[in-house]
Formats: sequence, structure tokens, C-alpha cells
Amino acid sequence: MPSRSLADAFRSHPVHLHQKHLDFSSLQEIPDSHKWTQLDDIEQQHPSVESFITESVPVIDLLDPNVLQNIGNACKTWGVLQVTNHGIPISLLESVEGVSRSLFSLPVQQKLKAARSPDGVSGYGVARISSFFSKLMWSEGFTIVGSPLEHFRQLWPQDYTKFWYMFGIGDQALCLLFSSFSNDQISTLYSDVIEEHEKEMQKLARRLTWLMLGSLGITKKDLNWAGPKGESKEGGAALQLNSYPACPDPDLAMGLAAHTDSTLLTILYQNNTSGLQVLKEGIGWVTVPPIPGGLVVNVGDLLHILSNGLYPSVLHRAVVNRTKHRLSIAYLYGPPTSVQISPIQKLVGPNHPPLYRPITWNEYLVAKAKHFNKALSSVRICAPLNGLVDVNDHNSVKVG
Ligand SMILES: C=C1C[C@]23C[C@@]1(O)CC[C@H]2[C@@]12CCC[C@@](C)(C(=O)O1)[C@H]2[C@@H]3C(=O)O
Ligand SMILES: O=C(O)CCC(=O)C(=O)O
Ligand SMILES: [Fe+2]
Repeated sequence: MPSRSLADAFRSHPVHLHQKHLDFSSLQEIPDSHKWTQLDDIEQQHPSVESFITESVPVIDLLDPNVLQNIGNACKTWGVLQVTNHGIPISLLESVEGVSRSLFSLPVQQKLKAARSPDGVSGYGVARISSFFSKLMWSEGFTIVGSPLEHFRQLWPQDYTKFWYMFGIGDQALCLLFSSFSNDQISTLYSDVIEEHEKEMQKLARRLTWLMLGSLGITKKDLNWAGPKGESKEGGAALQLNSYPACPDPDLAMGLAAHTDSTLLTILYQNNTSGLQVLKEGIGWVTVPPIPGGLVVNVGDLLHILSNGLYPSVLHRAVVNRTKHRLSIAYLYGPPTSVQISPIQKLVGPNHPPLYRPITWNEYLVAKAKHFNKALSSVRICAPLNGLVDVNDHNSVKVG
């Protein structure tokens, strides 16, 4: 079989989204197409707990001598944590935020020039999971796999200077610097920022993966991700820029509906505006507050499979607010796309049968596109001994 990249994931399974693209900034009230009730997303029925609840997502200093144990506890009990001292320069995160702000400030018609195609991964559009809901989300996204240069050239073509100057990029220093460049140079500069970010995040994601697996007693020799000729293969990634405009009635809108990520792990940067919530069993929806310089790391479905369910992927969503435009940048990290992911042998035994069948990342993305939050149970081969269903399997979603 020819080796496929992440960009090919949906070639055999195109997703046609009825994309209704709003100019959010001009709206004084929410149109019916974007008004959610609890019935539109069954997960909304869990309570949203307020800040007086003492339980909060663990914050872990990556330089702490107990980092392995702390990460293990957080993955087991929360499926999500925040990390500090992670080594990613804040200036780099702010530059990506600047690129993102510049992109989402473009007029809708301009952004649609880089629209994601039904069988593609990269580009502008509504969240892929939108097809499972009858209501639209109060957000827009831009997905990047590989170089974004071609899409950036479509977004900021030669004759587009006027808009670029008008909206700026929300970062004064970059704005002044860029004002002496042509638009092609802007696309190149923006693309360089994304490339630098990818390099740094790839290193952090790899380090976090081994810390998470290390906390389960797994070492590199327990995992064979080598290619057919023994060559070692690197993980892949998608970068998702999310934009959640201020919303006239946030209680009726949904930024990004509850989902788990189809990744090993996801690293999320949120600008200083909260909105991310995670579902904690027995408690409800807990807000993950932005902490200065911190990054949120959540367990994805593929780590759930690898760990044979010991580290469950976490259900999360993004809510919106009345006054602030929120941006988030998600680095979705996965294994080499041709590698079969299955429960690690060392974690399997007579009392711990393998719970999932082997599956590649691309195959899993297709399963997610077909079954959404039931994708994990679609690859399940064995009922758990304790008789419980998968933690994320309790939701029923409207299909179509
Ligand atoms: C690799 C991927 C994971 C993702 C689908 C994608 O092909 C690129 C975008 C990712 C994202 C980001 C927002 C939430 C999400 C569920 C979605 O609709 O697109 C995730 C997908 C995922 O993790 O399944
Ligand atoms: O914006 C957020 O806080 C969440 C984004 C997210 O879950 C995603 O991109 O997968
Ligand atoms: Fe997510």
C-alpha cells in the first residue's frame, strides 16, 4: 500500500459540510441557525461548575523532579493538564496568534479563497464535526498540515494590501515590521512563523508523549514505530487555528461542541480569554483558565488506545463570551500515519485483554468522520471487565 500522509486522510471519505459563513462582527443577535438548545448537544446537559469548586485541572512544571508521577496522575484522573516551563518561547506563540488574528480579520469572501475542500485536511472552514449537528457553531477555523504558503498566497494576494493595512495583525511590533513588505513577503513571513512553531511544538509533543508513556513504565523499546526498512519514523501533526468572535448571547451559542481529539495528544494555546471546558466525571464541565505562559495538554483517542484505556481521552468543548474575541491554537499530534496503533503489549495481560483493534491514524480520522464521538467504541474489540462502557461513549448525537 502506498504510504499516505495526513493530508490524504479524507481522500476516500470526503466530508461535505453545508457551510454557512457568517460575518460574525456585524451581528447584533444570534440567527436561528446558530441557536443551540440542550437537545442540540446532549453533552450540554452536564452542569457547568463554577470556580468555587476546588477541583481544577493540574498545572505541572516540566522542570519539577516529580514530573513523571505528576503527569501520570493528571492523565489518569483528568486526561488533561497545563504545563509550564515547557520551553516554547512566548514570543513565538504570540506571533502565531498574530498570524491567526490577521487571517480571521479578512472578509469572509477572502477567507473562502482558501476554503478546505471536502476531501482535504488543510484550509479555512467550519469544524469537521459540524456535520453531526443541526446547528452551527460560533466559530471559524483554519487547519494547517504541511506548508500553508499556497493558502496564504490566496489569502493575501498582491492586490490585497488595503485590507491588510486596515486590519493590521493585532501585534504592534509585527505590524510595524511588516508594513514595509510586499504581500508575497507577508505570506512567506507568516508561513515561516508557522514553520518555526511546527518545529518547536514537534519537539515538545514528542517529549510529552514519552513522559506520558514513561509514566506507564513504557520505554522506546516497547514501541516499534519503525518503517519497513527499520528507519525510525516521526510523528505527524495538524495545526488548528480557532477563532471565537464575541457573541451577543453566549448562553445560546456553542463555540466548539463537545468532542475528544483524534490524536495522541493535543497542545493548546489560548490567548488570555477563557472558554475551554473539560468534562470531569462526577463533577461536570470545568473551565480550564488560561495561565500566563501555560499550555494545555490533553490526552487524545490514540493515546487512549495505546494505553489500553488507562489514560482516557478527555471530552472537551469551547464556550464563547459576550465581550471578547477568543483565539486558540491547537497542535494536534499523532503517530506516523502508516503505523498501526494498538494497546501496548506491556499493558496487556490475562486480566487486561487488549480493548482495541489496531488502526492507523488516517483510518481513525475516517472512523471519527463517520462515527464522531462513537469512533473509539467502533474500534473496540472487547468489553471492559468492569462492565463499564467507554468513558466518552455516553453521548448520542444527531447525525445528518
Ligand atoms: C488531524 C485532525 C484532527 C481534527 C481533524 C483533523 O484532520 C484536523 C482538524 C482537527 C479538528 C480540530 C477541531 C476539533 C476536531 C474534532 C475537528 O473537527 O477538527 C479536530 C479533529 C479531530 O481531532 O478529530
Ligand atoms: O478552543 C479551544 O479551547 C478548544 C479547541 C479544540 O478543542 C480543538 O481545536 O480541538
Ligand atoms: Fe479539541
